[in-house]
Amino acid sequence: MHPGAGFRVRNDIERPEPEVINGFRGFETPDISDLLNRLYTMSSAISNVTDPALRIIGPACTVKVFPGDNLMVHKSLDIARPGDVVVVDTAGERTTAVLGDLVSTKARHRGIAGFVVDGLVRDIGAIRRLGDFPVFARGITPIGPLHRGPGEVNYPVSLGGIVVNPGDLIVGDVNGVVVVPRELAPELLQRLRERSATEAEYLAAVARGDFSNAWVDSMLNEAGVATEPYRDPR
Ligand SMILES: O=C([O-])CC(=O)C(=O)O
Ligand SMILES: [Mg+2]
Repeated sequence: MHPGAGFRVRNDIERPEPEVINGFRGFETPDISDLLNRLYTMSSAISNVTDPALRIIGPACTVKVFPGDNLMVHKSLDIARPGDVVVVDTAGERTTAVLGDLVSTKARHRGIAGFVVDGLVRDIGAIRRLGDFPVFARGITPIGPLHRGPGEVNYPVSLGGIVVNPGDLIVGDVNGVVVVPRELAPELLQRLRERSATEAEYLAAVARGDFSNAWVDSMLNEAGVATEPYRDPR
């Protein structure tokens, strides 16, 4: 076998600063997705298959596998640093699980934050019983992987329609998974913080019933639609 494309492993990657990563813990994926102008959000087919209450946040250790193989997923356990999210691109594999409870338990021992898999996983009961280890995937099957390669660790991959570069920040919650390009993370966090104060005021006003939809009429009127203003029917 000739090593090269399809058999490459990179150890050193750049990650966002720890305070930037921690800062994102205060925000949910819809807010992050909004500030990325709705781009950089993975397909909704990839969701939390463990406990939906478990969130996942961390820099991406990227893995590409040959469909149905997971040799490089096993290798990623030696490459990822504590706090990393291992993301696995299976090229749309729909038959074979690429990881299960063994890989998950080993990953948890190494301090890995969890997995995001564009593909299938298995042993889901045992992974759930770990209690605090989030796995996001397209689905579940009992069929297990081979362990031969080829595959790559820490080269660019694609999951759910989104390119993920090693060290990009992955944020997943009950709403889905967003990819924050590493170089945009500090500035995006600053804008999230700036917006959250005004957003909190607005949400509190809405909760009190203190809101108006007059802006909708303005839009409709601009489009030439005649509208009646809202009147409380009570
Ligand atoms: O052993 C594997 O490679 C896949 C698996 O079932 C596990 O991680 O438990
Ligand atoms: Mg297993």
